[in-house]
Amino acid sequence: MPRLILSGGGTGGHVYPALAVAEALAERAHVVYVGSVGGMEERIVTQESTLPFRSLPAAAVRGRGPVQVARSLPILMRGIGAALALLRREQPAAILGTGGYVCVPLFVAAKLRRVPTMIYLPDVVPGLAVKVLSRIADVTAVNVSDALPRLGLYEGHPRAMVTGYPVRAELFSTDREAARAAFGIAPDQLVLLVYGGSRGARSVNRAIATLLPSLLPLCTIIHVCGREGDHVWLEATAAQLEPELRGRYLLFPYLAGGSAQSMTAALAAADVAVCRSGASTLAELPAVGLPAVLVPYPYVHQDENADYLVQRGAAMKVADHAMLGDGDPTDGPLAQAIRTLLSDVVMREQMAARSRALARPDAAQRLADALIDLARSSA
Ligand SMILES: CC(=O)N[C@H]1[C@@H](OP(=O)(O)OP(=O)(O)OC[C@H]2O[C@@H](n3ccc(=O)[nH]c3=O)[C@H](O)[C@@H]2O)O[C@H](CO)[C@@H](O)[C@@H]1O
Repeated sequence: MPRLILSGGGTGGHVYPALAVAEALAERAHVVYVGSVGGMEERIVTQESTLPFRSLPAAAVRGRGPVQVARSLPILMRGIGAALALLRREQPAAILGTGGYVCVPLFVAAKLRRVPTMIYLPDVVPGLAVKVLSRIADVTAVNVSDALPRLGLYEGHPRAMVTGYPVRAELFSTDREAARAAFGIAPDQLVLLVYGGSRGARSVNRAIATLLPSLLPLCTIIHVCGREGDHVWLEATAAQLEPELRGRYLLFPYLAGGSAQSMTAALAAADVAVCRSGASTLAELPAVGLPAVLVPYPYVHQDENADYLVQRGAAMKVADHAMLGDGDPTDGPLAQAIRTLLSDVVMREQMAARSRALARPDAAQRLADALIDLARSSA
């Protein structure tokens, strides 16, 4: 069995795709996960998988000015030194990176030791780290072909692959009724799932808090608010609701994999989602055919992810600054979009079907196969 390294970090969006590939590699390879010291990946990998976790120091290079680069250089050099030692110990036959700064020292060390590498880009628009890594890597795999020209590549290029986004296999098999039962939700209830990516989204949390009294008479809400402290004030807001409405509001800071109340179960239980448009939404919403109102995070390239789904009739989009509108928030763009989807079953079913058509259930397997091929090429 080949020894392989999977690596990605910083946010959940760089970790879960790697775990889906690890699942597809089961029994075919010995896999080790490499993340940064104290990063979000350490908690997710150690708590939600059985993969051995190894850490590296990784500098986030913010800005391109000479001062920022100079400040990051010593940490990068230390990271490369640690990565060289790690490669000597682990002797991997190939490496897959799913993004985040931790991949930079690892890929540089891999280049020096001639270990073949593959970088995976889940988003439509690449960030700085992926652009750099794509130049170092032997293979660049992307979720959607629209991303290739932004990396100076094209479909059919010998170093490029379009694979789709690897999601946990259970997303394609989770039973809706069982998922609802896990949250104590009756089969006939309409369910709205609200989440803001792996870290939560404060502006979405605030908007939903404002709309709770007008939305809860229409549906049960599963609200995953993130671990950044919003849970406390949202609990206090919910405590002011009438008891009947309070009972329909299910609030969680985070839904970890492996438990009955997981993100997978929440996605399977829902009729409509309100969420950011991180790369995972390009695949997780289609996997379960979940109609969504997307609210892109304004400071990264989430608009392009949202547009990909909106242009294909699989979602609606509301701008972050426009969620509540200028007048009565219960008549604002977000409330209107949610009400439309909750009340119009035909529109919901059409959107669900268009979303499902975008699913790529073989993505994890394709990446796993490509990584095994890459490992063989170095043998
Ligand atoms: C603010 C920011 O920079 N966001 C970026 C980050 O988002 P982020 O880390 O939020 O990434 P995604 O939205 O792509 O993925 C989040 C993942 O976390 C899972 N999940 C989330 C909440 C929870 O309680 N439990 C759980 O399991 C989701 O099911 C999903 O699999 O990385 C993505 C992938 O490069 C980018 O597209 C986003 O633009």
